[in-house]
Amino acid sequence: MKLDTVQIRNLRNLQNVILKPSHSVNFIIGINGSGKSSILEAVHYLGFGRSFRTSKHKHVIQNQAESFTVFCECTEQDSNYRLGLSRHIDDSVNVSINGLKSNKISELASKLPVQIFTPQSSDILLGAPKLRRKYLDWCLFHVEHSFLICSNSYAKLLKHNNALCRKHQAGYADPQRRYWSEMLAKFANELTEFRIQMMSRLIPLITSNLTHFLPEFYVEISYYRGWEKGLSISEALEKSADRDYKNGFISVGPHKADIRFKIDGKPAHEVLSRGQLRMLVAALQLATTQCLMSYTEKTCIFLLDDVGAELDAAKREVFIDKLLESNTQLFVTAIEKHQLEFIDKYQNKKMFHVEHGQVREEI
Ligand SMILES: Nc1ncnc2c1ncn2[C@@H]1O[C@H](COP(=O)(O)OP(=O)(O)OP(=O)(O)O)[C@@H](O)[C@H]1O
Repeated sequence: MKLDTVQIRNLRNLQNVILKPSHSVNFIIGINGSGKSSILEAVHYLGFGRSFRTSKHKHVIQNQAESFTVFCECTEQDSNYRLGLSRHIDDSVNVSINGLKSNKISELASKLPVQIFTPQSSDILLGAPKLRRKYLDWCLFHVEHSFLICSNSYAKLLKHNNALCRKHQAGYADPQRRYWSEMLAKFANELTEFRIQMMSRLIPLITSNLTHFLPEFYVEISYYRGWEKGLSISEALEKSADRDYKNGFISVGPHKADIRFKIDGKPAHEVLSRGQLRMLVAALQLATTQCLMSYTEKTCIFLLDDVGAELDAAKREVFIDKLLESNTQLFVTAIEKHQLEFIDKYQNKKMFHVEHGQVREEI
């Protein structure tokens, strides 16, 4: 999907901004607090229904306003779409897709694959396994139509099984409990199958990207399913049943899965510098855009916030080059133009200057 027009109203310091971005690369320049990241935040809302900076939507609404709206016109293949989202001070949300109202953010998100890279993106490697599962599941959401149904079914069954664990009166051998455990195992297998298949697509892409981004290291990438090697999920559930009953929750399954990165047998985050970690994240995120391009008709919108932070000029350039090769529409923010001294070579770029929430396109 390529954005043709983006209109933002009452979002932080952006009162009424209209942007006609390039389908290729867009540079957004402005001093601290001018509103650059807020433009990315607006596009992020279209792709996720939420901010990448806060979970409190009302903090994003401009002071004294009742709601904010982000609207875009976009093109995929030869089809045009009009997509919009507004968030209100009472926390309600309105989504519109080609003029039809909906309250399903997933419908909007499925149209607009948005990826963001910020100075905080290294959290995917430093933070909890949940962040790495999210990374993988985002690709599956966009590539495999039936993935969302499978992952929602698993989540519901997990909740139900956890509730049964907490009800100590139903012992593990209880037929009702057995039935729900078998259902959980069925969806656990399906979900794991999806993820393993996606990992087998992503690993070669990530590894190839790393030859450009971190040529001095060999990073070993593996997927942990969420339960002991050599056991089926049913066996693992049975083995942990006594403990799970005591604790009141299911401790094995795809909700415990993780992606592991090792260098010389050590966790990658204990070996790499902060800048190198960011390059590993860059390789991961680039792989998702390449995966979308290879396995779907979709293309990504990529938001690169504060490109100068912790990436040297050569790395900035190679990252942008590679993203553009995967037919991504790119939005890059920087405080000063000199952080982007290599950009003259890009054809079809656009440059926007932001000052106090006003956006001016450089002609
Ligand atoms: N709810 C709000 N209403 C109005 N203005 C807001 C609101 N929330 C934040 N702001 C202001 O909007 C601006 C948003 O700045 P933003 O984070 O987009 O800046 P930036 O150009 O990315 O800066 P930096 O380079 O420092 O990251 C800031 O000046 C901030 O004080």
